[in-house]
Amino acid sequence: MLSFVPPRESRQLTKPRSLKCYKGSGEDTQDRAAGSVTARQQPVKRPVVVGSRERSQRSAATRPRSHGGATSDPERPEPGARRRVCVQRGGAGGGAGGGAGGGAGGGAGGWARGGASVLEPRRGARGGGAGSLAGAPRPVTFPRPLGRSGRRVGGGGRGGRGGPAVTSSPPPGGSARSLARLRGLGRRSAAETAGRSDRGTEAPRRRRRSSPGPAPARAARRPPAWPLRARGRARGAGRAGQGARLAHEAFRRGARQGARAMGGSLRVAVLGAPGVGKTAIIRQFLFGDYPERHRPTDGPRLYRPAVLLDGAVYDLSIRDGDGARPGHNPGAPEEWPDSKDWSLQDTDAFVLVYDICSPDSFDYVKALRQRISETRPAGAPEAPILVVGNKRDRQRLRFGPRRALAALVRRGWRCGYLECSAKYNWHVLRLFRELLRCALVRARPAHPALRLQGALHPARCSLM
Ligand SMILES: Nc1nc2c(ncn2[C@@H]2O[C@H](COP(=O)(O)OP(=O)(O)OP(=O)(O)O)[C@@H](O)[C@H]2O)c(=O)[nH]1
Repeated sequence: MLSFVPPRESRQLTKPRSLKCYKGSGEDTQDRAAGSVTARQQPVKRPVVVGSRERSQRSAATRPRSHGGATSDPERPEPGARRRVCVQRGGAGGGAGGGAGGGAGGGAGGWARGGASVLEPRRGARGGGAGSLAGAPRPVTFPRPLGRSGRRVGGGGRGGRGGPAVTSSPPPGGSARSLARLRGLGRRSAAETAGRSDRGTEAPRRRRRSSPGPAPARAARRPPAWPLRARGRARGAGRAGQGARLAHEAFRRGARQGARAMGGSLRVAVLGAPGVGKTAIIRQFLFGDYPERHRPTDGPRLYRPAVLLDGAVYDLSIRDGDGARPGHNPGAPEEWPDSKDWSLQDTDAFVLVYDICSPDSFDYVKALRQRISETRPAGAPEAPILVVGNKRDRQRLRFGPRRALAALVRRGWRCGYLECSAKYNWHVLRLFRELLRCALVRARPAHPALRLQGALHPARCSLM
């Protein structure tokens, strides 16, 4: 396909196309707030043609560079190229990495696609400070990448919310791997792309996702996207004490019936001292909300969601055990007023929560665990116990090193160990997923060899 390439003078007439992109983009407001000249008032100097598929498949040697505020050869569009006007608001000086306003981002800014064909600086991106916003809009070429299917990798509209912003040039803070995630092109191609276009730019540091902090709060607003998903409230959860057997029967039934079969019911008790965050964990898991204020749970509460785990739906009963009063015996029958319906012995899996800043809450968990193992009837299937250190976001105030606590719990108590932050929804989903998997594995009749192994290690917990 051939495309019309207007001569240099006539290309300036494409200004109205570029102006379209500013409608409702919110960037004007930013400009006005900064007291600078709005982009709308600035003339678009050089509209350019964004490369098409053929263009993006050219070799790296001939490929124009498309970052650092430099236009990438807008003069020579490829045959078949679609005309696409992109406006960059990099540094005021343009040219070399955004010049005065570019900052660490090298003027490339954080490019998020705000409309169908227009790239706009991502809000809050590095290199997009007031200086850069004050600069006149400058057209650049951003060949959009191709997906494996040959279609353009795109999306990320709606101002970049609800998913990673699709960038057409390497994000300033992006490493090759993060670029691969964004583009879906695989590590190699992304590395190539990054190597090609990141040259000469300094990659700013990115927040690591492996620790809780303000960033995971973003995730808290999103619905969980893992295999295990809360599916609202379910009806009956089966009879007391039959959870493990039902789970096994349902598992076999599910294998025959295919995915999304009813997996059975499981009873999970979330226990711990008052104020450690039991309710917060449950509510974060089920509803994605978080109680800022501590309202003591008066009496045990029961939640009955249905969850999808490994292709089967399970009726889950989650018991939010109220924290015992001071001086109470943890796990004592008084804490289970409706024990005729569901007692400690009938529970299929336990989550024992403590506050990583409170040594007392850890002692409480220790006593609880002791009580559980004492009250477990002989011959009953062993219920997995997961000890959870909550409030990980308050890491600096913790009373003991994580490694020591984890080693004690795993080796000494033979329980699983995990730390989470209900506040930031960090590891909450993982907590339930691992726990349920472990409970289901235990409910399954083991292979004779494994049974022998279990006999040799009766208290072994394979969780974590
Ligand atoms: N910083 C921080 N605070 C948390 C976290 N989880 C819970 N909290 C706070 O801890 C307090 C107690 O939370 P709850 O979930 O009500 O605690 P609980 O264990 O259910 O308390 P009881 O119902 O009395 O047993 C609340 O003020 C929460 O905001 C967390 O992960 N981080």
